[in-house]
Amino acid sequence: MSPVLLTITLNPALDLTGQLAQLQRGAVNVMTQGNLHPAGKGINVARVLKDLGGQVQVSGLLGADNQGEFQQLFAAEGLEDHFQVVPGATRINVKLVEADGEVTELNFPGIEVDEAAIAQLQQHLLALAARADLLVVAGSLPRGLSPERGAELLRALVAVGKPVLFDSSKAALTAGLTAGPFLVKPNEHELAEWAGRPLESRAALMAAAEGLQHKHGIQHVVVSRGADGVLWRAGEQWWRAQPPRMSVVSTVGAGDSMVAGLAWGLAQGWSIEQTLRLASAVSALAVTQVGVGVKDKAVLEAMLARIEVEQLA
Ligand SMILES: Nc1ncnc2c1ncn2[C@@H]1O[C@H](COP(=O)(O)OP(=O)(O)OP(=O)(O)O)[C@@H](O)[C@H]1O
Ligand SMILES: O=P(O)(O)OC[C@@]1(O)O[C@H](CO)[C@@H](O)[C@@H]1O
Repeated sequence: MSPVLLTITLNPALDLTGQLAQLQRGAVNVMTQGNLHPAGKGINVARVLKDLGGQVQVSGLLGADNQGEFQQLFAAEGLEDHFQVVPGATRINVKLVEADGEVTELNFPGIEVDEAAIAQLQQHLLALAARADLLVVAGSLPRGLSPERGAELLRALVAVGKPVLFDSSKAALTAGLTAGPFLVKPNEHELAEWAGRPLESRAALMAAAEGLQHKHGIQHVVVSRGADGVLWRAGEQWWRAQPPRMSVVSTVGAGDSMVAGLAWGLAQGWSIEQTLRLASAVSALAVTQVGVGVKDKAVLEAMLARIEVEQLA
């Protein structure tokens, strides 16, 4: 039986991705291509998990005014919809991709919730978590949900006893870490922000990740480094993976694809090596497209063979 995977997106987004030669600040910029699709970190993770073969439930908060676009995606992709609908519209996030691969992201604040909605969501999520095998909590928090309240919600989910994978940033990340999730995936900049100092070498990143692990009792700390691959502190071990050089269309969603690969491998009880290879392969493929997903298994197989994975001494 395939494990039941629950992804939670508290602040989803419609991603409006535009491509252009070079962004000119303060000028009229004419896009060469555009794409609008339902997204947000946990939803992106869910799409990849579904393509990998999972039984996937999606939950979190959705604005009533534009929920239809999300529901169409969930139906089309076979994602079990457990979102709680709240008044207002889910935000639109703008991603401007230049010809050299540089991405400028304009992420908006999104829906606003009150404590009654948060308390109702918490009960709903606890019931879903009890029936799931693994949880992914990913992305920022909507207005009205403070980092401290977000951490309280995460703590309640961790207490259910299922592995919780957590991916967030800024104050929501710092507060969420205190809940002691099973795995966190900061990118190198998020880790440096948490550490409060620049982390300019592999040794510095490793020291900070170990500091984070010990401070919060977190078993797995996965530090993603864009084209430079990933460092994974797994218990007392260190692993590293390097993807091949890719031709980049958009890097948006690469981190989410990595989280999906990690979730899939861990839910299947795979080794660190096998899990890391898959997570690196799906994330490397993510940069070759707008949006996420692994529709072509042959392409994934070929990419798996091109990922360098090693355990560090
Ligand atoms: N240019 C690239 N070439 C190959 N692989 C890449 C590239 N960029 C990202 N990846 C893969 O994706 C993983 C996650 O990327 P990154 O560290 O940028 O995550 P992130 O900042 O969380 O991403 P996101 O933009 O989705 O928030 C990397 O560890 C790597 O495996
Ligand atoms: O504001 P958050 O929740 O941190 O990030 C939201 C977001 O940038 O994350 C995804 C890519 O990782 C996008 O689909 C989405 O727009």
